[in-house]
Amino acid sequence: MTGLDKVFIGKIVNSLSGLKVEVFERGYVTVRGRQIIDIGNLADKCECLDKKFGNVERIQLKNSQILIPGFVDTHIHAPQYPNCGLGYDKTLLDWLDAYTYKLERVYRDSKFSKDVFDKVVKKCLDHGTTTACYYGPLFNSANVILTDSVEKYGQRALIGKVTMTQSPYPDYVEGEEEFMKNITEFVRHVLSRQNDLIQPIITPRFALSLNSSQMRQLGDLAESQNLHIQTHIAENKDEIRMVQETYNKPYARVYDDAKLLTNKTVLAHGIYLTDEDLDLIAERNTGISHCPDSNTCLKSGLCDVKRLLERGIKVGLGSDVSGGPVPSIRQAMKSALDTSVHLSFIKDNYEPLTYDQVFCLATIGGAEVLHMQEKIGNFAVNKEFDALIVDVDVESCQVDDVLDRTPLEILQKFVYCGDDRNVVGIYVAGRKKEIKNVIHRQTTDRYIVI
Ligand SMILES: O=c1[nH]c(=O)c2nc[nH]c2[nH]1
Ligand SMILES: [Zn+2]
Repeated sequence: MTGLDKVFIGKIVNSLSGLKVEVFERGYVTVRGRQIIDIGNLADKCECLDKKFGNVERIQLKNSQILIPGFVDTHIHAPQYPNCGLGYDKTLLDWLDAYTYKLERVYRDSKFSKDVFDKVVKKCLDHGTTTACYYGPLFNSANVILTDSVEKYGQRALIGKVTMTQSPYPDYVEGEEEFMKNITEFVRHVLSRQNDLIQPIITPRFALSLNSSQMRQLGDLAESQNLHIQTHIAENKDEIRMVQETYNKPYARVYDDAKLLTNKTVLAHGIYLTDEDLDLIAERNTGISHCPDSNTCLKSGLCDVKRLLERGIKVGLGSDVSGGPVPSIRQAMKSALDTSVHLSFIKDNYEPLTYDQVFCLATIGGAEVLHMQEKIGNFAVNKEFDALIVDVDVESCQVDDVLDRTPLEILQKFVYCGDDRNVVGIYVAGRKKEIKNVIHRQTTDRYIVI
């Protein structure tokens, strides 16, 4: 092993594809530069660490800590961050008109853009999102500022300048002649940075923001450069009715006819997809971003994730700020569990999602949805080390425990009782992010209940 290696030793919870979780009570992950080179369990308590790891830098976790893969937020609107918590007395289409477009128009102002984007990227990382799939605003200049913020804080991200030629605000749309020029330039800009943590993503807002020929031009651009794509689908009943009236075909077909359904496409929401839509989405190997907070706040509905999973569709979690109130995938895990429990009240013989399943959706599931599963999403040899250290024994946090806990118990407490204060270590591509003040406390006495 080289001097650049480091090894994390302690309790580890890992996610595997197939919604399975792997637990290491006395585990280790060895990292060289950006990459994971080994993962396993120490043989026994007496195993000599000096002999096993030599003089490699050792990061020994406390008993109250676990090491987990970094979270993937598959759907977040960076420019909507100042609106978190606002307007949830409205439903989607009224909320877009009254709150969302009105705010997003302001990103012509570069100082405002920088202030907001620095805040949202930092907060998102603080909550443990090592990879984010951002919707940006309309204006190229503001998207460049968003890209600056992501680069400054070292987050892994897909950045999508939103494309829309229709909205109720005449000063918040692009013209027929300019929308392709704008997106082509932005894609070129992001690629020219040659930062392999950051990629552009083609972002038609939704089927009511563009016509079919414009969506097809975006589909052609994505195809010609093998780009990622994101959009919204089947979120709200009024939206679905309008899409049907406008296009007179199934919602997924509208996108597929524009070449927008690929294995690198993320569809946000998908609450009301029909069986026919799901067949097409599964055939294209397109992923769905489940956004349970936003689905509740905007009263859109209950998304049945198990129905999607049973059809073999890739599913990840999205905070959907500001349809959702916090840029937190921990919160999305809790809300995904809540939604699933609510579904079990109204569906016969419905088994709600488990902790293990939502943890997988938050990590490896998100990576699959973003088509990054070869690089990130869990701890596996040769993948990049994106990771979090979660601690349930930090000063003034909601988890105030006195018992000795297993790795899975720590994870469960974090999901239900934790917040960003419990995320005490954040690593992207092997590098520690020094972005937050963690107030550690003297380790409290731990008791064991038998
Ligand atoms: O939750 C949502 N947020 C948005 O900004 C949006 N735009 C179209 N459809 C949308 N749904
Ligand atoms: Zn959204």
